[in-house]
This record gives sequence, structure tokens and C-alpha cells, in this order.
Amino acid sequence: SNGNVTATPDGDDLQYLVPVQIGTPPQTLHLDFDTGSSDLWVFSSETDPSSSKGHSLYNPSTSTSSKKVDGASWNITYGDQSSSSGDVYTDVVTVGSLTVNSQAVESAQQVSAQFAQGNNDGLVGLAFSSINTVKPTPQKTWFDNIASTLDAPLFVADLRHETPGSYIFGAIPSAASNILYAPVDNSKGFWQFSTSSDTGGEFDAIADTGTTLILASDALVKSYYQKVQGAHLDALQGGYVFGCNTTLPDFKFAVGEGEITVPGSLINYAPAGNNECFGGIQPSGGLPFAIFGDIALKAAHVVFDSGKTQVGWAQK
Ligand SMILES: CC[C@H](C)[C@H](NC(=O)[C@H](C)NC(=O)[C@@H](CCSC)NC[C@@H](N)Cc1ccccc1)C(=O)O
Repeated sequence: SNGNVTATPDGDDLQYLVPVQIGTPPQTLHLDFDTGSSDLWVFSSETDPSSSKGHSLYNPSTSTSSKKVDGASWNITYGDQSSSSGDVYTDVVTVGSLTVNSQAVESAQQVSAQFAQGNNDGLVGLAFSSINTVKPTPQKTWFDNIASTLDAPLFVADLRHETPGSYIFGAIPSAASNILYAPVDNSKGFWQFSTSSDTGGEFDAIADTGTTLILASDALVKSYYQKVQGAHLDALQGGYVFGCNTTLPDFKFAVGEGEITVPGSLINYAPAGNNECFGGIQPSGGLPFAIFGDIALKAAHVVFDSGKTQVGWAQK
């Protein structure tokens, strides 16, 4: 089987939300599919009420198929220092037409302010199950649970600028042509691959649908903005800004034997005040790899192939 589901960007393409059905009868929540983490967690009837306003909530007690995982808990922290934690149920989880009958659904009891004020109802982790945070027994991702029923053990991200795109499970859409593949090193649990660019030399990167921007080394970022008239690092805005009608250079990076181009237009991320705009490439703050978030992913169809432990990029 295979399936696909619509991924709808919220304002400024900050994140891409996907409708997911949980429980019996189905409860629909809008979740952030995140190839940079491996926990499926949701706002729920157990979430601190001061944090859950404005979110759809999973209520395990009204689902006839929910089961409490006794003694299990989870606690996750993300690169932007946001976090969430809680306890664990199993329940039916359907994405598009694909159903996992006993998926670990991590119910949030605490969420940090970024999540309370954000507009997702939780995350679906699509990185490798090795970094799932449930204790004492780590749980499998929804993709790991569904993979064996798919025509191929892979999924494809087709994210777009300010318009709905999709995630396709089990097949590669015919629109994806001339796919460039790179082997994935999943030892840290991420979709990590080696790449290079004329501004950054050779480096590793992770493909992270749950991160909005491209986050890279200080050297790469400095070298990129040296080509942008008037660009400067503005501590108040939290990164590099430039005049909003500045023409930005493309960002090209290597994948296998070929090269992917992120058009400069995608790198003018969003207005930042006083007629300056915030760049879509920003410093990662010293991580040992770059994070190729949605700014990069929008430029391609991206194949996350767990069968062959490889990632494929097809230029759009
Ligand atoms: C360094 C980052 C932390 C601390 C590290 N955690 C991670 O790497 C987690 C799994 N992944 C993440 O924090 C990042 C990848 C960072 S690479 C180190 N991806 C997921 C993130 N975009 C999810 C998100 C979505 C919407 C709003 C906020 C956050 C850890 O637990 O050690």
C-alpha cells in the first residue's frame, strides 16, 4: 500500500501541519511531521490547562481503543530549547489512508511556552526510533510501524512555499525526477548526510522537516551574507537581516554526484521590522552538523528511504 497526506504551511511557512486521526471514534489533530525527532506526542486532556488553550486535544478516556502504557513516561528537549513531557498510551493512528493499530501516542502533561503559544497540536517524529525518549522502553515511530505494509519502506516530503504540499508514504511521485542520493549516517538517529557548498566546504547536514530555516556553521553563514549588499547580524532580531528588496544569491549544496539549488527567493524568509527581512540561512550555534530545514526542503522532492538508509533530493 501507499498513501499521501496534505501538508499545509502556517504563516511564513513556519511549520507544516498535517491532519492525523487518533483513537476510536477518530479524533483529528493537526500535527507537525518532524524528520528531526522520533516522538509522536500530542496535546491532550492531560495537558496543563494553562497551556492547552487553542489546541485540539487527544482524550484517551473517550477512545475505546486507547490503552495506557503502565509506568511509561517521556521527556523531550529540542534545539530551540522548547520541550514537552508526559505519559504514554497506545491507540489507532491513521495518516491519509494508512492505519497503525497500536501506535505509541505520547500524551503531553507539560509543554513549554513555544508550544503553548504555537499552532500545532503536537509532533509526529519521523527520524529513527533509536532516539525516541519513552522510558523505560523506547517506542517505534509511526513510520517504522507502517513501513512493512508499504510498497517501499520510504516516504517523500513535498513541501512548498505558502501553499499546501504533501507527504507521500510508500512511493516516489512521478514529479520527482533525476533524484540525487546520498547515504545516511543514522548513528545519531537523524537523516544525516555528507554535503558541501562553495561557502561552507565539506560538512554534514540533517534533513529536518520540523526546522523552519537552514541552520549552518558561522563560517558558511558569514560567507553567504558577504555576497548580500547591506546584510548584517542583528542581535535584537536574532540573526542576519537585509533590506527586503535585496536580491539574494542562490544556495547550492552537493548531494552525491550532483547539486541542489535553493533559489535566493526562498532565502528571503520574512519581514523583520524597519523594512528589513530575516534571512532563511542562519547560524546553528555550534552544532556538529547543519540543519537543512524547510527553506532547503522546499527546493526539492526529498526521499527519506529507510530501506536503503539513504536520502534522495530531486530538484523542483
Ligand atoms: C541539541 C538539541 C537537543 C537538546 C537534542 N534534541 C534533539 O535533537 C531533538 C530530538 N531534535 C531537534 O531538536 C531538532 C534537530 C536539532 S539537531 C541537534 N529537530 C526537531 C525540531 N525541529 C522539532 C521542533 C519542531 C517544532 C518546534 C520546536 C522543535 C537532545 O535531546 O539532545
